[in-house]
Amino acid sequence: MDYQLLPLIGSPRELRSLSNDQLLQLTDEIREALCEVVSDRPAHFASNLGVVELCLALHLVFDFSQDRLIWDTGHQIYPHKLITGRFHQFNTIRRKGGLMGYPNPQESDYDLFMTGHAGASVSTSLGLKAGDDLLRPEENRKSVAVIGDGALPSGVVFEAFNNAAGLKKDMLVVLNDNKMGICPRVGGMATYLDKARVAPFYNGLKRDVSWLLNKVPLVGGSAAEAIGHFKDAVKNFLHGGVLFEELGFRYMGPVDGHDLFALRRALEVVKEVRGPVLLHVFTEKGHGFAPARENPVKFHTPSPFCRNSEDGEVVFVKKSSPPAYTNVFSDAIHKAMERDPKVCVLTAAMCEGNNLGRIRDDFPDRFFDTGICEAHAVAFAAGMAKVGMRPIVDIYSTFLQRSFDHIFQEVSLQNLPVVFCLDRAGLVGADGPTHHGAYDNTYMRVFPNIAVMAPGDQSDVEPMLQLSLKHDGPTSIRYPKANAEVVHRAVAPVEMGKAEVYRWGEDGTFVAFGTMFQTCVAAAERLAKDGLDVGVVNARFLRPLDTDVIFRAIETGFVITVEESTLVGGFGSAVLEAANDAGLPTQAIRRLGIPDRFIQHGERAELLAEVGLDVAGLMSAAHQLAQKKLYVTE
Ligand SMILES: Cc1ncc(C[n+]2csc(CCOP(=O)(O)OP(=O)(O)O)c2C)c(N)n1
Ligand SMILES: CC(=O)[C@@H](O)[C@H](O)COP(=O)(O)O
Ligand SMILES: [Mg+2]
Repeated sequence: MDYQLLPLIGSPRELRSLSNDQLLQLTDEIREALCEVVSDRPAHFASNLGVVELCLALHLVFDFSQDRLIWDTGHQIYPHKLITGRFHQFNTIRRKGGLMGYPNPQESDYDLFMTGHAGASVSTSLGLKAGDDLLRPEENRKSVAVIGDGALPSGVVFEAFNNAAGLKKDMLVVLNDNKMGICPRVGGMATYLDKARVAPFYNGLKRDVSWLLNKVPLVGGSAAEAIGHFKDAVKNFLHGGVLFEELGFRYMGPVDGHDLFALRRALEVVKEVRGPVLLHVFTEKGHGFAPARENPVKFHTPSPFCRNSEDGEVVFVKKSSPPAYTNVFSDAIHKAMERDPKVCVLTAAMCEGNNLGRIRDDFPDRFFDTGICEAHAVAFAAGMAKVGMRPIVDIYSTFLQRSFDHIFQEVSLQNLPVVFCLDRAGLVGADGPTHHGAYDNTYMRVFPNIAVMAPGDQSDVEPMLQLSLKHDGPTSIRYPKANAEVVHRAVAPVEMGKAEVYRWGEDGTFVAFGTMFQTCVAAAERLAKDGLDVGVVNARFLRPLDTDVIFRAIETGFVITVEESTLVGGFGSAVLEAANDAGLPTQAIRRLGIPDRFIQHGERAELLAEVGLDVAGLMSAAHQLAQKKLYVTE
């Protein structure tokens, strides 16, 4: 496309010199820029299409070089990037070294926090406001959080509402209500917001801004009409904001989120209001691109596609590959649910990502979507386990971090048989540091009672899940965002706390925890050609650790532990601790894993190579250790 306006928008201030027609043209150019990028690589799409007008309206009304803006989660940040000086780099988004797919303060002062996890926006906005009021009260900086209806039910949001109402801070929460999370939203809040859809416009601000109301016509007509609607709403007690008003917020809405000028007027009104305000905006996920509007689930993060200019259809560019671990797990869970009516599965709004659609349809009574409420999901699973169910919490490693204390208190301390299936454990690729599942080896191994496992390959998955579902206590199984490969061998049975010896070598041993097993086997094969005989162990368990096998490995010369997780306190650390506790020498033990820094975004393979978790990295570590001959058996 020949972009006429976008290249000229170096900062949001320049929006103010555009005519209304030009602003509308800009919405088209932004949507075209989104289509171009997303047709070329997987990226967040439908959510971004839906906030184009909202983004422009916010930047027209506020000055976010001074005022504060937080986009909850951050996956809908692309239009904001395009108008805050990043249009010319936009085609690098989600590529290594390029723009991040989430807010990134290193890219722009307009991005305040690097985020990617849902739910913290109201808290951070409130904190920004409270801090600004203390440090620079004369500037009266505004604070705005934009939160989606999917993120809204996160518990922390209500903690922030409660706090904001108590503090009576001037802050604005914009509720971007598109009836969707990644999948259609669920739960009581979803029902409540559905009701608000049929409620009339309500302006809970009229006490403060009646003068402004008389000047600024609001959505759907004049101030008089709005007040008329208000009376009706009160009469029927039906307006969509009762809940928020009861919580201590002023409520205004709903406003059509694709009517740029109505949005601008509404924001001009709420900008002047004292105390916490919620502006309810209706948007459409995928707005402006028919295939995404019709199927926002598929177009949340679509695979690369071509646009067929003749009929407007899209054609996905597909690559054939072995099944992803996600699919192998969802099949194994499905089988377990067929076998045992006590097995149930929980997801925190990631039905699509965890590929649980078939389970949801086949076992609707035993499928629980909690919404984006990971902490609740874990405590909820504990309750089910307590009364005899066998709950599986199917969750991304990075999002389970939200539940840390519930893993401790409700699960581990009670020794309840909850199974955690930790998807996306390891480097996830283009989502980057907010989403890498880099910490679960560390945070799962600290609590007593939990058996911490990782399949070496696809063959380990089903037996590991079966073992977990029979185990009398909590278990966790981690697996990466990767194709599920098979390491050809006579697979040893999966037994609690037992490693599988793939083969012993004369010079040293790779001990892999998880799917790095395959990389270790490949590296050992290549090392053999260099004259080094390195064995491979598929550890399978981090806790309990198979010390018999590990200590035997130490005797082979050197041990290289390999894990796709942080080196801080992970599998390698467990091996070092065990060896040291047993009085064994540790100087010939090397740990490979994710270094103690945040890994940026890029292709998964690029990132694995960057941190030395590829065949070349493993070989280099083995050669170094072999040369040093650090371990002397006599
Ligand atoms: C803590 C956490 N859990 C899960 C996710 C995965 N996730 C990303 S976007 C999303 C849906 C968000 O819905 P909503 O806030 O309504 O935004 P929309 O995509 O509809 O614009 C989910 C579940 C996440 N980013 N953070
Ligand atoms: C914004 C967000 O958190 C999700 O959309 C995430 O990007 C999904 O990751 P996958 O693409 O790995 O399912
Ligand atoms: Mg939504």
